[in-house]
Amino acid sequence: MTAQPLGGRELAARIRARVTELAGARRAGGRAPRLVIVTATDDEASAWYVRSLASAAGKVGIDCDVADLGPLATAGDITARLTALSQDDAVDGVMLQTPLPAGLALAEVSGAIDPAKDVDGANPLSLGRLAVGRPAYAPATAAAVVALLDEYAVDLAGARAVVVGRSAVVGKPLAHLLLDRDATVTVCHSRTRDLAAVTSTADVLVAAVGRTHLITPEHVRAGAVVVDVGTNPTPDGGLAGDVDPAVASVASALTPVPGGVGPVTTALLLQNVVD
Ligand SMILES: NC(=O)C1=CN([C@@H]2O[C@H](COP(=O)(O)OP(=O)(O)OC[C@H]3O[C@@H](n4cnc5c(N)ncnc54)[C@H](OP(=O)(O)O)[C@@H]3O)[C@@H](O)[C@H]2O)C=CC1
Ligand SMILES: Nc1nc(=O)c2c([nH]1)NC[C@@H]1CN(c3ccc(C(=O)N[C@@H](CCC(=O)O)C(=O)O)cc3)C=[N+]21
Repeated sequence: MTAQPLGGRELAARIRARVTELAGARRAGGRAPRLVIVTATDDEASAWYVRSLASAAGKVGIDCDVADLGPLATAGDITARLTALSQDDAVDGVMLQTPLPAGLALAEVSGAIDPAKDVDGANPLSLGRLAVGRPAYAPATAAAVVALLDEYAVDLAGARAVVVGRSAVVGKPLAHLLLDRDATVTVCHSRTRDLAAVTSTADVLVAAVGRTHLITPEHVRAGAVVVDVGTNPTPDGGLAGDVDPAVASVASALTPVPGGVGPVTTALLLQNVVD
């Protein structure tokens, strides 16, 4: 078997086309939508995303600023900036990049993002609403995984879904989105015993770990649908997923990296800004 590639570029282009129209209408009506990305890390994957998001925003007609507070920023520095942006009437969307400076948890500072401007769903209030099935803005990556599965008509109702990774940005919110779609959800993490035994039960397996090629064929049930969220920089300047390409010989469908979840994430984040 060789897995069907579940590419995200076409879906992303369709979403961006809609966003471009909406942003154009707002611009014509007086002011273009404005996104501010706050970053406090020198993580490479994060820096790449910031540049790529800023460039994608420009192309769809969203004004975008980057507030780089540097990897030494304190919780106080970050909350002060998030609070100021939340109060600024010229700003529609505020996004805080992860990872944060060592020792700082997202939930410690993301409460300072006004839920009305919380375009990556990071505020504990936004996450709480997601957990009770009344989402405001869902984290773009988690939403992108479900959008991609919908795009390829993967049936989630009653399916056994296993998510590897429990971050507040991907794994946890995704577990809630999948539950809302009536999947039976298991979440794995670094303390999970016998990871392969758990992941092998999945009809739909999602890897959001940040470890190059952690998921090998022995982790995957024959015919499973596999979604690779990982975007790990390689020494040669490329990008590798969390899923070993050899999984394509076992899975029925697999998202590519690059060109899978990533482009959809960016498009949905921009959609949240115009919304
Ligand atoms: N394509 C896209 O749109 C996006 C891609 N990403 C990428 O996805 C990846 C994950 O991102 P993010 O969630 O922010 O990462 P985090 O580092 O915040 O979380 C990683 C999770 O993986 C778990 N984990 C680590 N090692 C193992 C292991 N050996 N076995 C099982 N679980 C493990 C951790 O467990 P524990 O909690 O126990 O530490 C943690 O829950 C990264 O590569 C990131 O760049 C992220 C966002 C968007
Ligand atoms: N609060 C927060 N939310 C995030 O969503 C978030 C974050 N912090 N921190 C950093 C990670 C990383 N991330 C990526 C998103 C898209 C691509 C993407 O579009 N990648 C292209 C790669 C293109 C290439 O380099 O060749 C692709 O997959 O096709 C990559 C990485 C979001 N993140």
